[in-house]
Amino acid sequence: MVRVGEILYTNVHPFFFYMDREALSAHSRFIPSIPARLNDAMANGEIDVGAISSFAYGKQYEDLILMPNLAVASHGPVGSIFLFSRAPIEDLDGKSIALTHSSATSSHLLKIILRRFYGHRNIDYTTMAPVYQDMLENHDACLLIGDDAIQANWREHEQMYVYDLGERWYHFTRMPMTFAVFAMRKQSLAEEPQALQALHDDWKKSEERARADGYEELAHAVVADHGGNIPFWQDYFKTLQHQFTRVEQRGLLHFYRLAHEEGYLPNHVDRLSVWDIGMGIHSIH
Ligand SMILES: C=C(O[C@@H]1C=C(C(=O)O)C=C[C@H]1O)C(=O)O
Repeated sequence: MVRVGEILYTNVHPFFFYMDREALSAHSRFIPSIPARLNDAMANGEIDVGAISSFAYGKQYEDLILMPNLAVASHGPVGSIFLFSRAPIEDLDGKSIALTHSSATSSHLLKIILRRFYGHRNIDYTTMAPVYQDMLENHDACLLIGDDAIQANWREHEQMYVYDLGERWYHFTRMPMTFAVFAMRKQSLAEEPQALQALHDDWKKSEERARADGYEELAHAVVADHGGNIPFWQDYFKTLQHQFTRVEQRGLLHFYRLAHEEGYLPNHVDRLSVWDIGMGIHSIH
């Protein structure tokens, strides 16, 4: 039985929407949660495969293999990772920021952006539950991701400065940012290659079908659960990149370089180990 981590956010829906869960249930059990919890579950060996924060792969890259061509990335604005701030971003040095406890990638991305690109060295960070009002009660700004960020952006941000971290990253690096990767444990790949291939193929097929449909059917389903309107969700999915090609990989390796230089990752992750299905493992530098 393969234990599969399923991120609870809409941003991964294209992979899951058309999956044949009944056929997959013969060998797979789905475990839905927020990214930070799935990152821990992967590190502790409680899941075998699934989408995790790209930062979590960087922490554990020696034990993990990446699934080919699956990711949650953006080339510019991502639409669901926002810093909501009372002050302009240029003025945040010496201030305090509340970070959602759901994230690993975006929280470090924010720190990197503020240190490297704005030169802010004195920010006080607190990690807490993603509740907008609570986060801003005692802090000058807050970082939300996923559906929490989308909902807060709809509801709350009057009088606030709102920054999209995908956009800020692109502005300074001209590179895409990869927020989530699909990773599996080396040991699970050795034990269950066929089940993992079936999962990979279903994720890829689902994503391709959703994209070919212009995300219309998927957007209908999301409106029913989350509100908003159909064009909003279609645009959201079209803005996100769900492929993991050379250009996303280079952007991710650059993120790992900066994360190491700033002391957030103990090792310099200078390669990605990607499964070349049927062929072995490919090292990408
Ligand atoms: C695009 C997003 O990416 C998510 C951000 C993550 C993180 O910050 O650790 C993890 C998984 C991704 O699904 C989002 O949350 O909106």
